[in-house]
Amino acid sequence: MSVETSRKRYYTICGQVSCSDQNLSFTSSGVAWLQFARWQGADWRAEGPCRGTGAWGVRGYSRLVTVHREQLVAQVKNTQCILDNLQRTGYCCAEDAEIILRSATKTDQVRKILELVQSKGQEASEYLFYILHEAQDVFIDLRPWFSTRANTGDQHSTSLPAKASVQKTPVINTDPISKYCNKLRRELGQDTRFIASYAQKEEVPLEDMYTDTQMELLGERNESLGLLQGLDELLGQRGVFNAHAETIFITGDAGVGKSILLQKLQSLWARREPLGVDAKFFFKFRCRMFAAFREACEISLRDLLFKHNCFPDLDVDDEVFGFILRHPETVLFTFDGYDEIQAAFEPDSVPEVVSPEEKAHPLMLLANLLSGKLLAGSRKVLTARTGTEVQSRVIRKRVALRGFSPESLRRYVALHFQEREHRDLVMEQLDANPHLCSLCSIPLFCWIIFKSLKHLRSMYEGFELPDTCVTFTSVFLLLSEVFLGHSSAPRLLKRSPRCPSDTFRDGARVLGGLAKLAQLGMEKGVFVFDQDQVTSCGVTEEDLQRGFLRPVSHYDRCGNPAMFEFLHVTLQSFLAAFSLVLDETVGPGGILKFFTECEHRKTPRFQLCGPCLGGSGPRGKDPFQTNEHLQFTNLFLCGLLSKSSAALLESLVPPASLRRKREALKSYLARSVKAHLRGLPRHVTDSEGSKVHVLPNFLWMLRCVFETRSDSIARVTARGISADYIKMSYCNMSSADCSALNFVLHQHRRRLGVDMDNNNIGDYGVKQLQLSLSKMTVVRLCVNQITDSSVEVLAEELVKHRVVTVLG
Ligand SMILES: Nc1ncnc2c1ncn2[C@@H]1O[C@H](COP(=O)(O)OP(=O)(O)OP(=O)(O)O)[C@@H](O)[C@H]1O
Repeated sequence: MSVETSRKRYYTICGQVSCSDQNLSFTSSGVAWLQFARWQGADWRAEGPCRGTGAWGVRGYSRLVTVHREQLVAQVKNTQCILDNLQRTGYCCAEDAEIILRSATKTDQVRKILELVQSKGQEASEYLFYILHEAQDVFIDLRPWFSTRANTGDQHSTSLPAKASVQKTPVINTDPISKYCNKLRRELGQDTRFIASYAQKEEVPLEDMYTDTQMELLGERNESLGLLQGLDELLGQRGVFNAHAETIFITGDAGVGKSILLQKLQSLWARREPLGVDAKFFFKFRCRMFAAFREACEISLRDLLFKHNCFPDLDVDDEVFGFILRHPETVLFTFDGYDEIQAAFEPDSVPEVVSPEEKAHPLMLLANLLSGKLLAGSRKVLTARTGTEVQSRVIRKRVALRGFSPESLRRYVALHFQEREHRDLVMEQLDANPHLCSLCSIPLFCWIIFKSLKHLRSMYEGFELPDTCVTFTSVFLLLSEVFLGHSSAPRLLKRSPRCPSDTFRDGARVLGGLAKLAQLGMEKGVFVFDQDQVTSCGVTEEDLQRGFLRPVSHYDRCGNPAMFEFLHVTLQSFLAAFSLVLDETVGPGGILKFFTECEHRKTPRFQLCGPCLGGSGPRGKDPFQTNEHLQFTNLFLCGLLSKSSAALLESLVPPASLRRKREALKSYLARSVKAHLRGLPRHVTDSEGSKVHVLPNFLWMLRCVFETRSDSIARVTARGISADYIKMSYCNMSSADCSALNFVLHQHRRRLGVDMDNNNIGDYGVKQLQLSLSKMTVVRLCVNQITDSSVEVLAEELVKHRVVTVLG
């Protein structure tokens, strides 16, 4: 029913309405109030309002107080808001309020309030109901009662005198819960205004740069259910496969935008924009915080929410926490980066924390929150890198982030390059280079590339991105060059020509310090550093301004000193690899420490969490097993020790040392690639010959080989794929991985079938595979975000070579 219709109907029913149309402002809650008022008005024989005279006896609203006294006493939890409003409107005085508040229990206070309003008359009683109705957030327990009354009201409605005087006196919400919600919104609004990973000096508002990324809905068995159309669908019902579970699980590769997506959700909530769910409280956490506590540390749920998130001011009666416990469904949590603490979870022997008062290690609280054992009914959104396992029974629905679509990438280019001339130039370069587009479909890499391009173009005449293959390492080298080139005095003249070796040599001390810090962190699994750790690595106050590190807010509100983290974990991985190359005390064997660490199962730090979580299964002795920050370090090591980085590195490290380290890496890679490929499951079929089914970590191997840019290692790898058919479905292969596959297949002598179903190859990936299509007898590319433009590429190539017998 529209507001206008209900307003008319109200006038028809209540013939005696005395106020004018203009005097009443009808909100939707106002209409609900009228329905309620109409219901109760059946018994109201009004003779004229008289504020505070007590002339109404026990009829109408006064009678309602008597009849529903028990319910009101039980369900009204906040007395301060009622007294504040009664006092403001003159229905009670300060002394009345003081006497009422002196009663020891809340229920006694409510009883006294009921007596007071009854003694003041009909209008005071009506105003009491008006407060209870209008301050919906405060008296949430009464909502069902109000709606029942309003519904039954249709049958009983008779005449109701206008009580415009009551409605004209607005209700002011003074309760601690609403104040806390406002504080939460305010803080979250402030925290989410800028994109967090930008250096302090160049904060960019989220709203200026946020660009939609592709969100793919996955089923229980990770099968694709199509793309989500918007953020409101993320928290909605679509794709829920386990209605009993409460956690929405979002996965995605490093830098694909998981944290930014959560930041966008938080920012929408802070601005009261629709989210697809009704959440009164929003608590955001980063998972790494939970592992940062000492092993013996124990805290309660209350501390977790209030001390480590947002503190409720002036809540003497602990109403906020009480409300949260009574209405967990009004709470939304986001936990970002579960992959960073996964190693700390041991699937077995986990004590349960079901009491909100019980103290436990924060990791244990997290596990119990996610599984719904603690604060059952609350909603949770958990993010993690692709490949992180969480048992299906705690997952409500699954979403995989797939990065920028080609259209989003265009929008992002336009946001970065406001000048048309620059924009067109960048688009031209992207259109000509599908591998660059693949890297740019990952927002983090896109940001680094665009930032470096902008900066270096402002410094050097005619700077262009390299035409030849851009690797992950070259992207991070560009970023480091930009940061190391940051100087306090702006350059007036463009320096020409550009010489990266000079920039790195000038910045060798800074780089050395930061690289050491990164490596120490990597060795201990530490991503957040205190001032002492930073200083002990020789990183000065001035170095902190360069952009590699940023201060971490929010970790500690108890006056503890500032903490720092690297701009992104992948940057820490890159610098850790740099440290292994730079440090002459690390011998050729020593550079392999993270490869070997990946080979061995890590002992969890805490043997306490997650009967519900974990589920990653036993880890073998494969150096390409998932452990992403270490995998990235290995990948960057391959890139830094590649021939293409030699010229730059030789300005920092003695060439002989570099050569020894390169040889050690190459022989290790050749050995372990062979072992890895030998260990893959294979079987022989009549139709397709011998078939090998690769595992997702096969991609890490391909990426490392690609990063070395070494033909000899690519040859060893190609020889190792001795099968006729290679099955790479469900490996989370991205478009950038197609360049790596291409690099290896280039060295493959024989033809083979390649099944790449159910990955994230996209149109950019297909373009990169173009060169290898002449070697493929079977090409399977189902469920890969491929559009008609790829079909054209495929058709052209297949007609040209005529070797494909099966196209999926
Ligand atoms: N939707 C987006 N719009 C614009 N920029 C984005 C978007 N998503 C990510 N970015 C850029 O990429 C950077 C990295 O994103 P983010 O930290 O969210 O990645 P992530 O998936 O959480 O990575 P990780 O798994 O490594 O923590 C951001 O700091 C931002 O610059």
